[in-house]
Amino acid sequence: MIALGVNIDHVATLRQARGTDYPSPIKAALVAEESGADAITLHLREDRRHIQEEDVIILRERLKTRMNLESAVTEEMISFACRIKPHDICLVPERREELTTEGGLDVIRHFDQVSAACKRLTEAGIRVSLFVDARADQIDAAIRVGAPVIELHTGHYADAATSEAQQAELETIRSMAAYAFSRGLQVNAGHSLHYQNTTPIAFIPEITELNIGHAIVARALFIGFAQAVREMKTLMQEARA
Ligand SMILES: CC(=O)[C@@H](O)[C@H](O)COP(=O)(O)O
Ligand SMILES: NCC(=O)COP(=O)(O)O
Repeated sequence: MIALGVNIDHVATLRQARGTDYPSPIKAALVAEESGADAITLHLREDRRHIQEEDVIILRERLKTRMNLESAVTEEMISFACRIKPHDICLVPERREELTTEGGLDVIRHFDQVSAACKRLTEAGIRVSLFVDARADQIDAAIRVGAPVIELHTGHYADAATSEAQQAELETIRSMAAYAFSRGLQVNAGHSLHYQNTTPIAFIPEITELNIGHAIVARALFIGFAQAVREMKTLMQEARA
């Protein structure tokens, strides 16, 4: 069984486009849970381009599965997370001008900052995941800072220019998932996964959970959110069958 974390960021993107109170990310999260989501992922960005603090506060009380809060490693976000106490937090890199996440967290370069954040969050009872590129040195650093979970960045795989390049990225993800799993980490994966590229990632036996959002929200425009979630969950389970 491989778990699906549904990222609801881009339901909030549509809401923020006009500053209305619809579509509701809260409603989307509850529908996703009813449709097979094992967790709800939401990224509280520093620029609040989509998810707002209020969304996190409300959902923390309403979710029946798990909240996986994504955030940058900043004092503001770590303090907020320690107050809200999501089940999981995934620490991600952020650049204000980025269109979306561009790569994994550089745990090596920001070792002391990430280590201190991991300690604070763990002491607050929150399970810490680090969003990293599929590289052994970053995985080793994640272990050294005490994170029990990593999320492998699948963006380079998803955005590969040729099928050969995509196959090479897939092999890297496969080998790094096995590397991390053999060293005691829970291995998740995500970013830019969709209905045509998820199966090979879901097939990797060491991967416990996929976090997928943009593609589900996009498909929901045509078939509804419940069906879009169900289809992705089914696709993932079939990959493991
Ligand atoms: C870390 C990651 O890949 C996503 O979970 C992240 O939320 C992407 O950022 P946007 O949702 O703002 O595109
Ligand atoms: N961490 C990846 C995630 O939560 C969803 O990313 P995407 O599917 O919106 O690209």
